Amino acid sequence: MLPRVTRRAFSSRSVNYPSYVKIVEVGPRDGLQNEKSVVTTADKVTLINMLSDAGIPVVEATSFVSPKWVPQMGDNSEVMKQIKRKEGVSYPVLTPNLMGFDAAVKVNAEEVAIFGAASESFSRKNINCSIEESLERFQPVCDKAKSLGIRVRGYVSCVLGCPYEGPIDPTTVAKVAKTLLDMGCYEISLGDTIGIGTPGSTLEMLRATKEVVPVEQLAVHFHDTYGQALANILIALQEGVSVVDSAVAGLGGCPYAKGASGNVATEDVVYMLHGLGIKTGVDLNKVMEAGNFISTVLNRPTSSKAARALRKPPASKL
Ligand SMILES: CC(C)(COP(=O)([O-])OP(=O)([O-])OC[C@H]1O[C@@H](n2cnc3c(N)ncnc32)[C@H](O)[C@@H]1OP(=O)([O-])[O-])[C@@H](O)C(=O)NCCC(=O)NCCSC(=O)C[C@@](C)(O)CC(=O)[O-]
Repeated sequence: MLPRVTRRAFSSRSVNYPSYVKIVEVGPRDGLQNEKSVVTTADKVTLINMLSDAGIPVVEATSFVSPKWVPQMGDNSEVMKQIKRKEGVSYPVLTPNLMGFDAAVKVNAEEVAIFGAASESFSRKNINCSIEESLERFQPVCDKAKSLGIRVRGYVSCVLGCPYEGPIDPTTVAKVAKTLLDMGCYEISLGDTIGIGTPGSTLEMLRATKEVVPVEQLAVHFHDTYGQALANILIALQEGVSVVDSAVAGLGGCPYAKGASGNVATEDVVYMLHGLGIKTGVDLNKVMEAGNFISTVLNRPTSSKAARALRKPPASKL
C-alpha cells in the first residue's frame, strides 16, 4: 500500500521546483545492455509495454549498435516490431552512425538518440573513435533524421567523471552539449556514467552547461554508484531541469564504463517527485509491477529502495 502522497506542491520561499517532470525510462536499453545473460525478446517487449502502460511518456526501447559490441541489443529490430506502441509515448533508440539509423528507420523508429562523451578515453572505449570523429559521424544522422521528421536526442557521457581519465572539466561538457544542440538535437541528456558526481559537482557542471544550452532542453541521467543520484536530481530540479532519465528497478550500467553501477531507480525518482508535489503522470504501483517483473526475470532483488519498502508488509503484520 502506498503512503498518502502530499497533493500540495512543495513550497519554499527560496527554492522553485518544476510543476511537471518528464521521466525518460532507460531500463530496457541502458539496463538490459549490461546484463550478463541476454533477456529474451518476449520479456523485453513485456517490460516495455508494462512501462508505457504505467504512464511513462518516454521509454528508450533498444539500441542499433554493433551486435559484436553489445550482443544484448542484437534483437533490436524484433523488439521494435513487437512492442505495443501507445499513443503519446515515445520509444527512442540509440543510433551511433548512419548504419544504425537506417536499421532503426526500417522498423519505424520515430525518435533516435546519438551518444557522445565529454571524455576522449571513454569515447574511444565506447564507440571506437575520438569525440571529434563521433561528432562528425552524428551530423549525417541528424541531417537524415531532420529530412525524415525523426526527432533526435543527444547524450553526453562522463559529465562528472570518467573511469579512465578521472575528473572532467565542466566547460568540456558544455562544449559537447552545445555542439549536439546545434546539430539538431531537441534535448541533451547529461550522463553521470559512473555515478561519481555529488550535488556540488552537479551544480558546477549544470551551471556551465546552462550558459550555452537552454535549461528547458537539458535532461539529467544519473547512475547511483555512490548513492548520490537523488540528491543530484534534486539539485538539477532546483536549477530548472525538468527531464530525468531513470531505470526501473535501478537496472543499468555501461559495458564500456568500468565500475558503473545501475541507473537511479524510476520508482525512487517518482516517489521523490510525488513527495515534492511534482506531477509525472506515472503510476508508481504499475512501475513497481514492471520492476517486480524484470527482477523476477533476472532472478535478483530490485535495487529500488522505494519498491523494497513499499512491498514490505505493514509493520503490524511483521
Ligand atoms: C559505434 C560502433 C559501431 C563502432 O564500431 P567499429 O568496430 O569501429 O565500427 P566499424 O564501422 O569499423 O564496423 C565494424 C563492424 O560493425 C558493424 N557495424 C557498424 N555500425 C553498426 C551498427 N550501427 N549496427 C550494427 N552493426 C554495425 C559493421 O558493419 C562492421 O561489421 P563487420 O564488417 O565486421 O561484420 C561500435 O563501437 C558500437 O556499436 N558501440 C556501441 C557501444 C554501446 O552501445 N555502448 C553503450 C551505449 S552508451 C551508454 O550506455 C551511455 C549512456 C547513453 O547510457 C549515457 C551514460 O550513462 O553516460
